[in-house]
Amino acid sequence: MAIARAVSKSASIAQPVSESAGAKTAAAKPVQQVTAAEMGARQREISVSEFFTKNRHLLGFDNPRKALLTCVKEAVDNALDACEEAGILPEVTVKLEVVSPGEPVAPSQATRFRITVTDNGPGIVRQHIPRIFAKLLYGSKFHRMRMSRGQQGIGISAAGMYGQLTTGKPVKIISRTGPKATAHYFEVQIDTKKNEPLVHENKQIEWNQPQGTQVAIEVEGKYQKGRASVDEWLEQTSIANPHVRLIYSPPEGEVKEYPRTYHELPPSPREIMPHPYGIEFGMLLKMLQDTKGHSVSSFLSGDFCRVSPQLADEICKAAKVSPNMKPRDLKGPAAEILYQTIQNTKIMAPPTNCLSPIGERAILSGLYKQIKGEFYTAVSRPPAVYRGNPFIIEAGLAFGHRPEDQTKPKQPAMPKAEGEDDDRDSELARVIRYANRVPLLYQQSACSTFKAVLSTGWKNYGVTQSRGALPGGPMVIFVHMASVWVPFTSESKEAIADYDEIQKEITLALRECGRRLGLFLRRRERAASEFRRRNIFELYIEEVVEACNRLKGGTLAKEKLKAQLQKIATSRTGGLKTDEALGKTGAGPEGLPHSIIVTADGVEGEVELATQVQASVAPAAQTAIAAPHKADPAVPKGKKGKASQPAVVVDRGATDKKPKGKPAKPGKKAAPRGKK
Ligand SMILES: Nc1ncnc2c1ncn2[C@@H]1O[C@H](COP(=O)(O)OP(=O)(O)OP(=O)(O)O)[C@@H](O)[C@H]1O
Repeated sequence: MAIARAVSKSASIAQPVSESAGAKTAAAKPVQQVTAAEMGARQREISVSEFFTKNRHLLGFDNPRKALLTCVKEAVDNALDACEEAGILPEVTVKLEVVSPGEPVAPSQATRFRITVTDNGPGIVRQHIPRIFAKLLYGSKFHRMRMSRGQQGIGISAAGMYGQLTTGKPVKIISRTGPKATAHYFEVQIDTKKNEPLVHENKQIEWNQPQGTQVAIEVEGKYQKGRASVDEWLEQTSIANPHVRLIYSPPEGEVKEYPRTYHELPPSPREIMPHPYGIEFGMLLKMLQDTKGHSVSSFLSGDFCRVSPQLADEICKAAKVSPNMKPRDLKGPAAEILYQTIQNTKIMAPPTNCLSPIGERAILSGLYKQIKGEFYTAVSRPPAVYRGNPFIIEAGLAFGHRPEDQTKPKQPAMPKAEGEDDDRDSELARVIRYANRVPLLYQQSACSTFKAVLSTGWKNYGVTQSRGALPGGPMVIFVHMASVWVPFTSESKEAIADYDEIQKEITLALRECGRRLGLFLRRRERAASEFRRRNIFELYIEEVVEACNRLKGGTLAKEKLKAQLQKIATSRTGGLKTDEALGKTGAGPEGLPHSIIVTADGVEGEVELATQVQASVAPAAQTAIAAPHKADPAVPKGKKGKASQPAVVVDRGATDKKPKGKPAKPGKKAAPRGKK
């Protein structure tokens, strides 16, 4: 009975559909039922390549302009990682060429490009080449805890897959592992159904490079300069990687060279074990199953960093677990108690040698070279941990306009990246974001760094800010996260996820930058008004001296009185502090040491830093930034007090020729930029 009712109900539902289709015979047919067995027969495995072919936007290939950048980025990141790991100072060439089978087309109109990236790295062992370039999720970095640009094992093969999808062309690779080894040439494509490589060509060739790797990918793309372009990405890469020599051959115009300005590799980050803090329970269970340790105690001390055998025994005792128990036998509630005990035990912070931060001094000089401003500062936070992963946050700030730029007409606006605000962009601060020295140019508003900038109360530091908006004014805010594992919001590695620990560290770094900016602005404002007052006094001193002289019948020591009155005027208008705040003494303002002051006569203060920056700006790369990657010799290790805070101040209009305070060393005075 119930079945009959159900059938008649389904028929009545089917009726209007078939009627609207105009097929009366179809109305009589029962709705086709699919059985579980039939549904079961349709189930099949989806290979990772098939998945990402359909979802290529997840890997950063959602539009042709961005796809071009993603391909360059993946190849350059790999080149830099490989060189650094092998202890070689990187020399990377990036070539972008228009591919047009018929008539030549202008780069701005072209839709197809060949990207060729060549490095002087260690090369790749022949057997691994097909899988590195034509198998998703194959790489050397995923399973280790060590800071590197790449981490997922998907980047370069995804770029190759995008090329294959849009142009049908294979990835072409040349690799040589040393001067005595032969160079190998490969052409590979992905069998997307199996996520396995298809080798079309594999031969030995003559190659004029003693060692290294060259990758060439043909892709559908769009070349446009400006924000979020390949050009901007390479420029920003050179800020954070001053040890790299980067040669860029764009599809039009001259070859650009971003010279190496620091001739030592950044300290090589060490591989470490995970830190026990923040590790998830499920992860602990998996580690207990996979460990090579024979006892719980040796598992704890061997598979985690900062857990000594003694501490491991203490944890076991507190969790009431036998230290000699086999790790695989530890399950259920006992494992849960062990987990809680670990989280409640005081364990030393993770070592920092697994990280290679850029450093305050390098950030400072990078900003100074790239951005023409008045005030620069940089902060490196001490290491912290999220989910067992150590990380360091660094922030920097460049504020204001150069005195010489204030009268110049405005430059035409740069082309905008997707989703970028057109109208208000020029009035608001600009945020430049990095993860493990790689510039992040997309998905700004999804990024933890950007959210932290928005939630910082910039008004407290004398900068305008509307509710929920970026601070106003000519300001560039720099944020870098260095970590053994950067938690990106997606596989395209464009934005950092919003972990509380990370947000907190970014906010603290930004607040310190803001505090210093506020100090600078307040002092400058006060000093400027005192200076105006002093000028008014000085205007009348001459008159007063003459009047007094007349009263005394011309017998007065005029010069003496004039000097005395000038002394009074100076002391009543802030004295030396006014001069310092306006950058007229040659020393940085108090509380903001390590300063650079640009006057009409040259650069004073942190002359050494400014001179290095100026010397490194090759004519062909005026806009490139490279900074000495060196620990600040003036910053004692671990001491981040007021005296060690690096800041650069550029005076708006100081013309003092004889600095009264700490003078710049003779012969070290550098001409201001743009005056050379
Ligand atoms: N130019 C190169 N020189 C030496 N090894 C390379 C080079 N390019 C790639 N590799 C090797 O190939 C592996 C896979 O690279 P791929 O870009 O796919 O992933 P990844 O860099 O490990 O991580 P991600 O997906 O985050 O970029 C790397 O881990 C590295 O070992």
